[in-house]
Amino acid sequence: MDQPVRRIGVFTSGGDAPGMNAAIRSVVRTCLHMGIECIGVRRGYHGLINGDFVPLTFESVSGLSRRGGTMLYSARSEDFKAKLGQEKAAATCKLLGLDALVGIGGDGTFRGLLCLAQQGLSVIGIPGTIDNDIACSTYTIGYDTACNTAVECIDKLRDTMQSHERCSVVEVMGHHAGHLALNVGVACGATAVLVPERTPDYEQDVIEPIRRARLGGRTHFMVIVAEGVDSAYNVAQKIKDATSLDTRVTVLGHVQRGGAPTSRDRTAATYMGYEAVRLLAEGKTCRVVAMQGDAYVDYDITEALAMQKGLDEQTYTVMRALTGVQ
Ligand SMILES: Nc1ncnc2c1ncn2[C@@H]1O[C@H](COP(=O)(O)OP(=O)(O)OP(=O)(O)O)[C@@H](O)[C@H]1O
Ligand SMILES: O=P(O)(O)OC[C@H]1O[C@](O)(CO)[C@@H](O)[C@@H]1O
Ligand SMILES: [Mg+2]
Repeated sequence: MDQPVRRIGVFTSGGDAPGMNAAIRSVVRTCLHMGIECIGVRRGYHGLINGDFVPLTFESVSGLSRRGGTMLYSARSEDFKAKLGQEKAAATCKLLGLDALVGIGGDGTFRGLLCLAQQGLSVIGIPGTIDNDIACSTYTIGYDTACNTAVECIDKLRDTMQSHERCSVVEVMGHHAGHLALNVGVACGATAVLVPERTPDYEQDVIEPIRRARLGGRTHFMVIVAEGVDSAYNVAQKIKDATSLDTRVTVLGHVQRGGAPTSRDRTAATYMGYEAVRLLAEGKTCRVVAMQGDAYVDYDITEALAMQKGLDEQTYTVMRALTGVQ
């Protein structure tokens, strides 16, 4: 970018995630600190196409860090996937005089940013998704809060499963990834955990751990299923057929996307918002802000999207050891 950035747009897109508000606040305040004007685009790419915007001030983002959801609303826009939608979005940016855009979302949102870059805009992505499925980043905004919410719910389920000596099958989100399920399973001491990255062997991965736990004296069981593996109802039926246990299914669903962000999410969001504006101010474009360990780094969006993220092997090994799976 030859000209200094004077006015940028910020938006949230895809599934919302706790901490998105903190990221918006950070982008706005960093912009103002650097002498850049910041416009909020509402409803993700849908709002870009339709010119749905709100000017953001220092005061308008006050108190936002602790709030769940996203004050800019989020959306999934099919229209934007077509060239016409992208051209309309670029026209909105031209009309509003936006030099650059910061998009907070997941991999789909980053693919959208690349399309806008092809329309001549400067773009930066901030990873915000409870799925933690952005390969270039060890962490995505919202993941910690979602893990904590799921663990809290499962702890409550465990109480009633214990009283009634039942087997609970809990489906957690994560789209095609098992990070959330694996971490939650370890944290709540699950009997078994199923993740999409490993094709399940039901006998070895679920039925045998239940049998071993029963032989050890346990009379209630907790099985965690990532939504990307199988329906929790199918898994529960398999368990019932093999063991005759009284099973109950809980699909945690969108509760995992709500709630006030944890300290970790507020902090990550705040740093990432700052980094995004710093990159733009330095004339950079087509970058994703990312975390590697405790460090904040950035990657080219195309390279970032080509990277693959596997499960954390250490966590998977620990899970297998603690559930007794060989
Ligand atoms: N290949 C693509 N080209 C252009 N735009 C895209 C593409 N993929 C996704 N988008 C846009 O980005 C939006 C958000 O993408 P998506 O629904 O995949 O969520 P995400 O950003 O990956 O977040 P999450 O997975 O956490 O819900 C889509 O609704 C669409 O408007
Ligand atoms: O909000 P929607 O469109 O039902 O999407 C649900 C999906 O979004 C996520 O919550 C975030 O990507 C996934 O875990 C889940 O599969
Ligand atoms: Mg995604």
